[in-house]
Amino acid sequence: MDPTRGLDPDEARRRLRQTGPNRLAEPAARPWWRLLLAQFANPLAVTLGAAAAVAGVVERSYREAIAIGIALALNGVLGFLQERRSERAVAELRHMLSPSARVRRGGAVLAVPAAELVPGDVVLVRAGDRVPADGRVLRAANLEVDESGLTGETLPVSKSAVSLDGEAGLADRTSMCHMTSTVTRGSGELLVTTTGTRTEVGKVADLLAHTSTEPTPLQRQLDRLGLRLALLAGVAVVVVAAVLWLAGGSLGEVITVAVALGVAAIPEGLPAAVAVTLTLGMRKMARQRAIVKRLPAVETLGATTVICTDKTGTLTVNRMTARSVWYAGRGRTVASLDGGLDLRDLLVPAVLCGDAVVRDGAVVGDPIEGALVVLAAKAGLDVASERAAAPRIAEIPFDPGLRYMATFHRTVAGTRACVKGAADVLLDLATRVRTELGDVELTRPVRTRLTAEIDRLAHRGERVLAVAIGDASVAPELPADLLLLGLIGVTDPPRPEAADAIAECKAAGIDVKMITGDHPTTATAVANAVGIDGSALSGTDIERLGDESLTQAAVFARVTPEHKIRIVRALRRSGHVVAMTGDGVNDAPALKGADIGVAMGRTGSDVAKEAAAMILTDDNFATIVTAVRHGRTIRDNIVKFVRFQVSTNVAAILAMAAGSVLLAGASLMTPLMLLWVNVIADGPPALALGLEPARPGVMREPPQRAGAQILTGRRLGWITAAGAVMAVGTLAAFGLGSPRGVPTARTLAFTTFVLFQLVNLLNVRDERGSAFGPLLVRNWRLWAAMASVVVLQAAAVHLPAAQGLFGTTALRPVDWLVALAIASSVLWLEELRKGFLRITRRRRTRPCR
Ligand SMILES: Nc1ncnc2c1ncn2[C@@H]1O[C@H](COP(=O)(O)OP(=O)(O)OP(=O)(O)O)[C@@H](O)[C@H]1O
Repeated sequence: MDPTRGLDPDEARRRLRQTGPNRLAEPAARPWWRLLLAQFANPLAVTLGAAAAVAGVVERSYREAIAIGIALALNGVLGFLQERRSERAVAELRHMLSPSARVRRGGAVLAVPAAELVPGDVVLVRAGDRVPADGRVLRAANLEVDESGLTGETLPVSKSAVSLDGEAGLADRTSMCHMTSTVTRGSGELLVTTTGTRTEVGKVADLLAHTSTEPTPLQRQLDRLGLRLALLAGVAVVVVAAVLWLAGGSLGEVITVAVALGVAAIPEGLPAAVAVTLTLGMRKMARQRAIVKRLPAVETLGATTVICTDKTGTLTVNRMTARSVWYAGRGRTVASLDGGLDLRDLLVPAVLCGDAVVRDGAVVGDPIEGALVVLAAKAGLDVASERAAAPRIAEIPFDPGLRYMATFHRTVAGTRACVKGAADVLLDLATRVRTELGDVELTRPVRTRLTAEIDRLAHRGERVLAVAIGDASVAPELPADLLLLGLIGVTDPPRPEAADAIAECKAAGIDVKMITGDHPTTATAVANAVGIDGSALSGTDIERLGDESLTQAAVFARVTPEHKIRIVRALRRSGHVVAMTGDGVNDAPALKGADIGVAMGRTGSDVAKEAAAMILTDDNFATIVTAVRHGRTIRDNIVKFVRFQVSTNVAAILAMAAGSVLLAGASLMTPLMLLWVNVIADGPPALALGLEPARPGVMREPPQRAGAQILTGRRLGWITAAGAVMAVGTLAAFGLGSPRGVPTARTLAFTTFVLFQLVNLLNVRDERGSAFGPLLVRNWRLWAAMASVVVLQAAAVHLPAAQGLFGTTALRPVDWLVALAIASSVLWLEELRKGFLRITRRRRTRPCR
């Protein structure tokens, strides 16, 4: 095989069939039947099973036993379907995260999924890449690799194409690169030797087979809450059972009522509903181009108080265009170029020092270099033939730490170095400059003049590059005598959506800080253009200033990865929840140090993507804001169904406990009615609540504290109050129906309770705003869930078969109206409370004169 052409695509396909995909062993997916069985291994299912057994064996009430069995099965199947949905969502995410590799096949460089690599492929790697398979180094330019995961060696190891004789230990194989190590510097080409489970890491068993399934802080909170409610329910169960027993109920009766009450009073569906809401939320975010890698990050996102963002490509479109040129003492705009070749001496070195090409009108390669190639073509240069005429023999690749790059070319006169980079950096490195008077020493006055010129362009938001040349005696070493040829100002317009997204953050109480490697003046101009106020601190300021000044500044320029870590630490120490973006090889520590590390999906390195908690597939700042909105909405929705479920649970406990005392042992509702309330009447609406759209005010409120309690004392108070109203109403309905006998009274109480739940659903959608706000008509799922519950309830009341089962009797239309009227009380009372809250709030926030 010719390494400059790589494998033939057909041959690669044939080998792939032979060797199998280049993947490490994944944890085997659970078969569906085990997932289904798992639904029945929980306290609810066991209790229901016990209840069915008691009903069937002790009571000999087979119909009841079958009905409980059906409830049990329904609950299990619903859980199974939900969990399958979230498993699929997670699998979909994993698929989106699967890495790709650049490989030479049939003479062209292609990006293919890393899983499709085969032995014999030629893979191109560069700084920031993860090595996709084991391979022998064919070519290396300053190639250094971090193999710590494999060998424990923490320092990067230099790699070269020289092969060692004999068998070397893993750590000494300097001509081999291994799967999962990362390239920390330089670039190179590898000839793949082994793939998948046959690689060195593949042999170290399932090193990577872990995906975190740790419960999120919210889930832990809800677990604790569930435990407390269960204790409360336990007490209620004991009270009700004791009263029934004393009133002469049979053992079987007492047990079934106790079990049904236990089921109705414990919010056992809550943790599952939270998990489903979080994973489905994750999928929705992924579809909107924000891939969240870990579940807890969804919650943290909602609590974000400051977003630190890159500039290039995130706030700007990353489409660079050369706008101004300063050459031989003369500044001009690109628009005024006349096509003459008087810029040839500046532009030839500028394009020699770069690899971007223009193909079919589009730039392939680095956008800055693309801008230079386009400019050169506009000025009449034939870039390809210029590059062919001066072959490159060595290079110093661009490094954000150096802020320049250099290439070395063989010419008739010897070795010529072409350098391009940040203007202020090259101004420091250069010794001479080309002016209208020819090439002169860079004396102090000349420097001042150039600095003023750089500033003038930077003020307009242009990124100022300088081009320099020199004669190199040793390549690749920067010559001591560098001649600065001229300056080129490049613009990169802000993304059209950036300003709106920043305004949204401001309204939501989230600070936005811009952190860039660019020049302070350029950074300030671009920041101000998108609505981030203030002027830039530079890298040296960051080193000098204390935490307080750092947390207050909004724009940081000439920042190194170390500065990013410093900024993240200062912000976190002052109590902020920090989202930080990054794309480079050295950004990983800052990304890990932030609460939410955000990596760029398009331009980001594998290393950054691995360290991040979230990946933006469109590299767009606005997507971070969308993700924050989702994070807040998800938390909001979780609060909604916690309020919904817990008020139902409290109502059930209060109504049944009070009922058993008031009715001297007669039960307010039959066990099956309670099961119905719990399994049928509140399952679908609770799920629909989890999928509610964002509340209109959700981005106009300050961020929630991370880890803030969902059930604060005040909220619990209102939930209990709503529960009490529901309990009293249900008892009243029973009282109204009782002259017509116990079955009618029970049916009326049962129906009222179910309607109470539906009405309360409207209450919990907005904690402060009226239920009749703009949200009312949104979320058809909720209305569909409510409608289906009403239809099912009518069936439970009116169908003869159901009547036999539940002990219901047919209600008159007016009974339904009475039930609805009673049930609506919880809505009017909540509306009153919210109205009152709004008035006092407005009074409190009215400005004093
Ligand atoms: N390909 C390149 N060749 C030479 N110099 C470059 C190149 N790309 C960028 N520079 C210079 O290096 C400086 C820093 O670039 P760098 O890529 O680190 O900034 P950046 O990270 O793109 O900015 P941001 O942090 O906003 O994304 C730029 O201001 C520019 O002057």
